[in-house]
Amino acid sequence: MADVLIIEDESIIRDAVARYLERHGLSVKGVESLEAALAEGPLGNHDLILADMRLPGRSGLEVIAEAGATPVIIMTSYASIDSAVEAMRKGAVDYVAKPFDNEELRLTVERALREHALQRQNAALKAQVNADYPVDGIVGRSGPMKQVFERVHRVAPTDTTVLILGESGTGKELVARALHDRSERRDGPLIAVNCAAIPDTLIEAELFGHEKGAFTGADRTREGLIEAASGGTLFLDEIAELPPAAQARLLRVMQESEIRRVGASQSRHVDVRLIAATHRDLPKLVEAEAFREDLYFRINVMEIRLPPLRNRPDDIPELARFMLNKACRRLNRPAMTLGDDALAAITAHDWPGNVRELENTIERAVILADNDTVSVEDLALPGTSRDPDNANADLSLEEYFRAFVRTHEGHLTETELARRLGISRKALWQKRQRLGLPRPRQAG
Ligand SMILES: Nc1ncnc2c1ncn2[C@@H]1O[C@H](COP(=O)(O)OP(=O)(O)OP(=O)(O)O)[C@@H](O)[C@H]1O
Repeated sequence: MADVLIIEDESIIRDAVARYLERHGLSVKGVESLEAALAEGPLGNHDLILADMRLPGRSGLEVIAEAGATPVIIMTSYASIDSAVEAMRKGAVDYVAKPFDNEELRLTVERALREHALQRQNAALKAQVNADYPVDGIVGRSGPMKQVFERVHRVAPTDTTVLILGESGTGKELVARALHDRSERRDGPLIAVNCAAIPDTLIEAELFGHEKGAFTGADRTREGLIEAASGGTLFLDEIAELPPAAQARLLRVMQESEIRRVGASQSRHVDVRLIAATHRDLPKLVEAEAFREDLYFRINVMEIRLPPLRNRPDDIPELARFMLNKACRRLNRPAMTLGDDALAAITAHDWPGNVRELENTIERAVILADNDTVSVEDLALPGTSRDPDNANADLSLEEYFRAFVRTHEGHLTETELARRLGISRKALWQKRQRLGLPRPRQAG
């Protein structure tokens, strides 16, 4: 039974409210002042507090300050919106204006209790997830992952630029999100941009914004993604794919904390923390003059290296179970288990596409499985499938993709190529990574 504390100096109101709420199944205690309430113990011991805005010598606002996580509803005898607004600003969850309708009061109390219970449940779930996985839902207990978690803990609260390195699908974006969530900027936006997925011709306008008329088709002034991230974090995935002009602009933003939209004459102040990621060897690109050295030094302040799955086989069984639960939840299926043969095959497989590939394989297996145990056949892993035709079919699809891309990449844009293949630009880019078909770099 929820426990409600009423702090109200007018005994007639206090008793009437207490009796009414008790009749509706709540356990209620009434006191006449904040002092009397505190004499009984901390206010946080209660599930909800109903407090008068004007208490003897005190303000209801002091109750809010004492209540900690317990929700406070303010009762105000002047239906003056000012004091109610002030109370809400100070953290009251709601207010009721006296004289109030009993039914309305009850509904307000019940809603506040419900929301508080939900918040507590969420906090408990989050604590559970954090206890299971040291960093916000990132699975891994192997030595290399422990080092990653240690770095994340250390670096997240600072405002330092972070460079996340790792093969495709190793969890770079997940780490970027964890860094944001554990930083002072967590209430600000996190804007994630995959530089490889935006056509070169659009990337500057997308990132830096543009003025009306800056180029053909710019029919209005638009804020860019960097400005949208102001007050928060900008995650630039695949930063090595940024064309040279955008690299130069980004460097200026980082040096001066100022951004100039394409076509603008004035700069604007921006306050973003940059987290960058790439699967490429940046020093090599710097050597080949494909990536600016000064920008490399700017972004490489703190490095987090994500190990590929093949270097942490100990994590594979736990990751596989995690992905299985995730897929069942997403696909609305009752919980399933992994058969011993499936687990053995998963552990033995090489996973060139890392965790993303493991996740996709398991999701497909959940769809294909016809009972609640995923078998090795359901996984349809190349080389382990007991149906050789299946493996061949997969192979020929890949061969087709390879041939199509190689034949057309010279004369089609990436957007057009993706459209002709019936997939998104990001999917095309990911498939290129997986099959080792990097996009030819464009001149200039
Ligand atoms: N350690 C992990 N624990 C749980 N899930 C993970 C882990 N690593 C990756 N994942 C999941 O795998 C998928 C791919 O991860 P993510 O997008 O972060 O990889 P990435 O390195 O950014 O890939 P890319 O460079 O190809 O964009 C996501 O669904 C992510 O949630």
